[in-house]
Amino acid sequence: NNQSKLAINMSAKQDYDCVVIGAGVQGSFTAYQLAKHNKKTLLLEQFVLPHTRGSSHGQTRIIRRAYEQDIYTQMMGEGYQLWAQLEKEAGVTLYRQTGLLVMGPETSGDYPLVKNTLLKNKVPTVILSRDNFHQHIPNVVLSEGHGALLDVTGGVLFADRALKAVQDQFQKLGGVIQDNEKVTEIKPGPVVKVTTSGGVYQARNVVITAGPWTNKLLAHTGFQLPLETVKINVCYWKEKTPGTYGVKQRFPCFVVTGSLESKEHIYGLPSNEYPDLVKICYHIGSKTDPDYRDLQTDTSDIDILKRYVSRCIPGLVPEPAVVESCMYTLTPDRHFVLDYHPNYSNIVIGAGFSGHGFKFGPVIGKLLCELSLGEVPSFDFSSFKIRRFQSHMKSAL
Ligand SMILES: Cc1cc2nc3c(=O)[nH]c(=O)nc-3n(C[C@H](O)[C@H](O)[C@H](O)COP(=O)(O)OP(=O)(O)OC[C@H]3O[C@@H](n4cnc5c(N)ncnc54)[C@H](O)[C@@H]3O)c2cc1C
Ligand SMILES: O=C(O)[C@@H]1CCCCN1
Repeated sequence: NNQSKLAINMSAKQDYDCVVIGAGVQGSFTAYQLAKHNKKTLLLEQFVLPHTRGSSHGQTRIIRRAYEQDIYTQMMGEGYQLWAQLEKEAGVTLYRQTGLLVMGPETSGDYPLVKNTLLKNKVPTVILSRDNFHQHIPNVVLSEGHGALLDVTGGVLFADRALKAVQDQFQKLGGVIQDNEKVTEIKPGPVVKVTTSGGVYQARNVVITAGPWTNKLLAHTGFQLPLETVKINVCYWKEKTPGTYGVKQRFPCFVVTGSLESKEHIYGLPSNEYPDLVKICYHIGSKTDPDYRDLQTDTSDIDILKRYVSRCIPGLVPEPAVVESCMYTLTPDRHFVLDYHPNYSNIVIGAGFSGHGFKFGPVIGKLLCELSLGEVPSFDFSSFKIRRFQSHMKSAL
């Protein structure tokens, strides 16, 4: 009798309206939104939280409205509001406005597209001329033929702090986080059975937000997306004179856009997290398996960065002082995947954030929640649907 009571308790404890797999930025915001909608929600994470083995760790990320495509600029309109809402609810500062400096070949590649999107969407923008560039941005050399502008709304998001804030809010709303529990099996059906290293859970709805591990999880459902995981060397460069490129000195975040001729794709954030160290990275990484990330030891990106730093950021020592690791999960077109599983409408997938998804966390969480609840999404997500990959897709079985 006692045993059957225990069994009933166990099964009651393990039934949820929704199970979200992966507690990175996207899963955490999705779970938070589901809990806000009074859904009994479980957020599963394979590692002990917080951890540094996925894509959402580290102290800072860029937030911006400067994009080549309208859709992202427009999504960030709501994005800023939702970040501010979380700041208010959690009583913490998550965003610091620094502006985002965009530099790149003036008439080719992404720079003219970004400029056009900002102006068209009436985002506060300052176009810098070659003559006044130095006055606004001392200690940076604008490359020959490059244009420069400031997306005034750009800035820094405090990433680790944001993750903790959203997970705390989720728990305050009654949500359950089980970390150190790796999902080892997903059995689709009207009620989905999710098996982990720690137990078995059942839910009417599942959301998969597993970052670089997405295809490993989707394999349990007989489906694969065209995703590639790459490792990024996160490099920090020492200021020759402390404070030259500091967040307190209002040095902006910056992006160097590429073109067919110049493949620079470099970005940076002002010194902030580590005293006197400026984060500057290369946007293109080398293929890796997320379970063996540290075995990827390609450092050709660091050579490109060294050359760039010595040429264009003369106030930094052109040798990284700290190198950390992070991963991108790339789609072929670098746009996100936000959609239903093609074979199971009660499984929703959020993946392929292609190295630019953090700032959208609150918006993506809202959309994945809406999809999971079967509600009409609050923005047009047609650009993010899986069917655009028809020719790339293959069955996992
Ligand atoms: C170096 C770098 C710089 C970046 N800069 C910016 C930036 O400036 N601005 C910006 O907006 N974005 C930026 N990004 C991108 C952004 O950080 C990512 O798009 C975002 O963090 C992706 O979040 P995610 O939740 O999809 O993935 P993740 O954070 O990887 O989360 C997935 C989670 O799922 C868990 N998981 C996987 N498999 C299982 C399983 N079987 N069972 C249980 N749990 C599982 C993982 O452990 C992980 O915690 C950057 C990324 C990197 C790497
Ligand atoms: O998402 C971002 O804003 C940055 C831009 C530069 C590359 C890394 N991601």
